[in-house]
Order: sequence, then structure tokens, then C-alpha cells
Amino acid sequence: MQPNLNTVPMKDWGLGLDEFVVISGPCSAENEDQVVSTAKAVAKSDKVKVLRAGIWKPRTRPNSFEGVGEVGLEWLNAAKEATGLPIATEVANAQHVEVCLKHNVDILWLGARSTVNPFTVQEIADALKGVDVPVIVKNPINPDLQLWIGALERINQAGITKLAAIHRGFSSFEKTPFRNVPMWEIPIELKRLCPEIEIICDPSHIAGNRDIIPFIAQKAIDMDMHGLMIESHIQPSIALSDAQQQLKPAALVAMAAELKLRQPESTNKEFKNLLEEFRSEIDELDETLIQQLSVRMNISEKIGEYKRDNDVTILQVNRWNDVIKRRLDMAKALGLSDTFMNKFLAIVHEESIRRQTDVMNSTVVK
Ligand SMILES: O=C(O)C(=O)C[C@]1(C(=O)O)C=C[C@@H](O)C=C1
Repeated sequence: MQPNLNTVPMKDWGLGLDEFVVISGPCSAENEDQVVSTAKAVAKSDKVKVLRAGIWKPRTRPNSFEGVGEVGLEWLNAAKEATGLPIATEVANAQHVEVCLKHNVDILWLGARSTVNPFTVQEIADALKGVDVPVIVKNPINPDLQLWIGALERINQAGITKLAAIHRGFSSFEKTPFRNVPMWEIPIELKRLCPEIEIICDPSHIAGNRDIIPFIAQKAIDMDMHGLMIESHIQPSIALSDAQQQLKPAALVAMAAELKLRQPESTNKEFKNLLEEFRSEIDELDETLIQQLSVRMNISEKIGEYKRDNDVTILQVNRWNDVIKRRLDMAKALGLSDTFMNKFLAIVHEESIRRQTDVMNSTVVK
């Protein structure tokens, strides 16, 4: 089902946001000085447009630091007064929404652990009815695009049009260099299905450690995202939560200055012409690829008929191992990666088996 969202772009949220927005501040508000000092220091970057801090922290285990609660909103407001930055925090239930509205929080966000639960999202959506506050929805913990879209729809149907999404990566059992695997294909698909939704990337939660944050931040820009949410702390080493992934404000400011902002299009005529030429070459090659794939699948069907008539199994592991080995060798020599080729060969094989299964199941006319 095609999602139908009615949204207002961030630049029209009335908060002085640009086309590209960096949201920064501590993972958790810990005390007034920490919030205000961090805010003043990150405000030195002209890209930082919003101050963030968590005040209710959903932690994996009890007895960890679970946030300072309502008093943190007073500190955020003090920081807003000192810097002029609008303020944002996470809400996880209706009462959080109420408290945030009382303290004039400018932007609310739903965390991954809330997005995952439609009951929670609906409770928050109901609490937002009749209110005009911007809301950003993080992706759910698991890579479920429909759940993410569903949460956006619930908030939107409550009348919130100042709506955006945050890509914070996805939980995985596999050991990876990331705390949460980016799976860029998911926000890309969100963009394709809901082009009106602006997406902010959260490199801090994807990375889990500060060293790879700049790489993820630049990649997000290259994926045409509208902004970044990056955690910063005046003294990360003593942070009460997520110490590994928070940047010192000076590092955040330096990193933001290094980011290369890119536009989805260029007005340069020469660039446009050359791009057109490349694109027509790609069009032709894709046509050839599709034609050849169709021929390959037709041959596979014929093999299926012979196998059916001779009671031979569809799966031929030895042959397939041999195909993989030879194709990978050839692809490597031509500069194609193993990861790409393995995925490509796997889906070709899957389709070939599917076609042969259809043939096997069809009535034999002898
Ligand atoms: O060679 C075969 O026996 C085929 O059926 C073709 C094919 C393929 O698509 O390449 C399909 C299934 C087998 O597991 C191995 C190879």
C-alpha cells in the first residue's frame, strides 16, 4: 500500500532550520552546567541548528542511569536562552508529551524502542492530537520498513504535519563494525516510497564509537539525507550514558566544518549533458542485462523439463559451487566485489530454482 503522508519540510517548521540541519547535544542531560556548556560550545558551528538531550532514557537493564526527568527540560530551556537554539528531546509515552508541551520543547522525537511498538506510537499520537509541534520518528530497532512507515502514519494522522524521520541503524546479532547496522537500503526505500519525508541520520547510534562517526555522517549526506543528529558532551569520558559515542563539542564543530554538503542536482549544463550520456549508456546496458537474464531463465526452464522427465533433482550443488567459483574469479578480474557477486548469483540461482520448480509442478504432457 502506497503511504500517504501530508508533511511540511523542516525549513518551514518556523524554527529557523535550513535545508541541512545538524542536531547535537548530550545523550542525556546530567546537570544544568553540562547542558548549557555543551550547547554553547556546539552552537559555534553554523551547521548546528537544534540542541538535543535525552531526559528519560530507555535503558537495556534496570539500575542504569535512566535520565533526570522533568528538571532536565528546565536546563534545556536555560541552554535555549543562552544560545537561541531550539530544543529537542525523546518522548516515550503520553505523559512525556504532556510534560514536554508544558516546557515548550520545540521538537519531540520517538526512539527506536517506541517505534517498534504500535501501542506506544498510538498512545503518543493520541497525546499529540490538536497540537502543532514538530515530531521526528526514529526507525524501529529491527529492519522493518513498514513498522517505521506505520509509526509515521500514526503521528501524521493525529494531525502532526511537521514530521521527519531519523535513521539510527538496526540491531543485529552478527558481529559488525557498527553498534547498529546502517542497512542504507531501508532509508533509501523509505525515500522512494515517501519522497515527502525528510530523513535525518544519527551516526552516533549507528557507529557506537566516535571514530567512525565522520565517515557515516558524510555517507548520510551522500545518500541525500536532510541532516544529522550527533551526540556531544562537554566531557564524554565521564558521561552517564553512551560515553563511547559522544563527541567533544570542539570535535563536533571541526567535523561539521569538514562535511561536504551536496545537492541532489546541479544546474551546470556541462555536468547535466555528460550525466545524460552516462545514463543512456546505463539504460542500454540494463536492457541488455535484462534480455540476457530472460534468455538464461528460459534455458533454466528447459533444464527443468529434462530434469522432470528424467527424475533428477533441481538443486545441483556441485554444479552451482563450480558456477560460483568461476563467476567470482571472472568478476574479481573485472573489478566487481565478492559481496556484490555473491548476492547477485544467489538471487539468480533462487529465481532459476523457482522457475524449475514451476516446471516440475506443471502437468507433464508426453
Ligand atoms: O545446471 C543445472 O542443473 C541447472 O539447473 C542450472 C542451475 C543454474 O541456474 O545455473 C540451477 C540450479 C542448480 O542448482 C544449478 C544450476
